[in-house]
Amino acid sequence: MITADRMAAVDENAAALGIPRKQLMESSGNAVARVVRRVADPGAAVALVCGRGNNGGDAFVAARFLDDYDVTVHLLGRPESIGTDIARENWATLTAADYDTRVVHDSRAFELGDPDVVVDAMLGTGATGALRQPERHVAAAINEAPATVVAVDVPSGVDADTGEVAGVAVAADHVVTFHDAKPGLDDDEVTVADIGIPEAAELFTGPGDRRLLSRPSDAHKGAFGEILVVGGGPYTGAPALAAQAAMRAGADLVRVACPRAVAREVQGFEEGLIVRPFDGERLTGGNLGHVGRLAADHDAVVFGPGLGDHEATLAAVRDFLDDYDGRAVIDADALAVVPEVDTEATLLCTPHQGELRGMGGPRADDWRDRVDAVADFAAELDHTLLVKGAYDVVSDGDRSRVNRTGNPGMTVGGTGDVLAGAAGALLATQAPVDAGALAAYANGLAGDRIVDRQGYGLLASDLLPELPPSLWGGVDE
Ligand SMILES: NC(=O)C1=CN([C@@H]2O[C@H](COP(=O)(O)OP(=O)(O)OC[C@H]3O[C@@H](n4cnc5c(N)ncnc54)[C@H](O)[C@@H]3O)[C@@H](O)[C@H]2O)[C@H](O)CC1
Ligand SMILES: [K+]
Repeated sequence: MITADRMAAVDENAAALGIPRKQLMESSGNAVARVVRRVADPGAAVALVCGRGNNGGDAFVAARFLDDYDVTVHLLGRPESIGTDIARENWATLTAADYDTRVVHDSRAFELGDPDVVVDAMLGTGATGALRQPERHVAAAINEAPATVVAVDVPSGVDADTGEVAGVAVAADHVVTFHDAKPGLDDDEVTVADIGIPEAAELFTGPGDRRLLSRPSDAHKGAFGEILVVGGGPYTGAPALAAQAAMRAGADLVRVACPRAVAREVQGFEEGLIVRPFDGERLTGGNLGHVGRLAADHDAVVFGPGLGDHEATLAAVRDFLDDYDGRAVIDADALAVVPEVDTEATLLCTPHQGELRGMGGPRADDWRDRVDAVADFAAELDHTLLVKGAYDVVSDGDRSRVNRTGNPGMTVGGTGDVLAGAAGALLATQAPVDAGALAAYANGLAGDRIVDRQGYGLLASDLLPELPPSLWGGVDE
């Protein structure tokens, strides 16, 4: 089952893999024609009722695969109002090749005739809300006709994200849906057609995944999360990098909790950082109360960058997780305590493969085996894992993603802190798997853009200004 939003992301990822949408439309139209062949013999009268989006475009294609049928193509609206290039091109082919095309300017002038089969290609996954005119009137006419109705992708009037019907919907005898089942469809009537989208378009992160991040225009301050980075002690650069990365990944506000002794140094990395120091040289049971109170006021916490592995620090992390029930990214030395705690918190753990084994996790050399092994271990921990490597594997035990952006130049120190900070910001608004996958994608893409431009020798801090374009656009790939 796939929602309309996720389908759009997969579609964009497929395009990035070199499969343009027009090619998918050709496969979709072919699949529609195959279902028509199943329900009626050659020579039967087939009315293709087409909207102005790509759903209509699929039926324009189908017409070319039904030359031995008596085909009529109805376009609801003027040809100039066809909304996409690929649908417009396929319409132009029909008129150039002299198919029986009819342009419906006015719903009252719509005449369905007496077809044996009606193909409902008015609206698909791009529809929002109740059917408007002329689609509403035409849907009623289709429902009254004594024809076999084949719906393309979803019956027009059914919301492809929720499966709900607001008002009128086409009552279909068969639905030919593409790539995967859509919400709200009755299994008995559905043919899921393989339109040649490779599994990679779903499994691997790609530019389509960034669709999750669209910022609503009425966003108010706070809608994208306040993030607390807990780190520093032996190391000061790590929490500063993580905090800056969280800011670059769109967090509204980022605060750093670190030992007072290093607060000035952490602050020195970036004027915009808000530092909330605690007493002592490192995180311990003694200053944990301060951190716990701060954490409760934030949407997500990033735990680990530069904390060190002092016994008292790890004990404090353990105590923190015992009480915490919010969202947290766990990185670096703090990872070791995760398997030992029984916490209500929602954790996104970001180990590299050595740290994963330190957590008692699996070893798998081949990335395909690793996907299964990481999924099993995530299910066992009941947390989400982002296992870093040439192929990053992200899994919550149920959903798994693999990220391939990034390059050997990124083995330099600090890139993991940037990743953890970005993941923390995204964790405030996204499901943990999506936060991990998007952070890995953007962090790696940022590194790829730098290396493309200037070659190796990148610093982790170089990644920071590249995070926004990697997450929100301006990406030339
Ligand atoms: N990989 C894929 O998903 C592929 C899908 N294909 C087909 O494309 C459609 C989705 O196409 P899209 O252009 O995005 O949207 P629609 O055709 O569904 O409709 C857009 C069109 O409709 C207008 N509109 C929106 N809501 C309403 C409404 N309530 N009443 C009336 N009109 C409405 C809107 O203004 C737009 O103009 C998918 O379902 C598949 O069939 C590709 O062919 C191949 C790959
Ligand atoms: K449809």
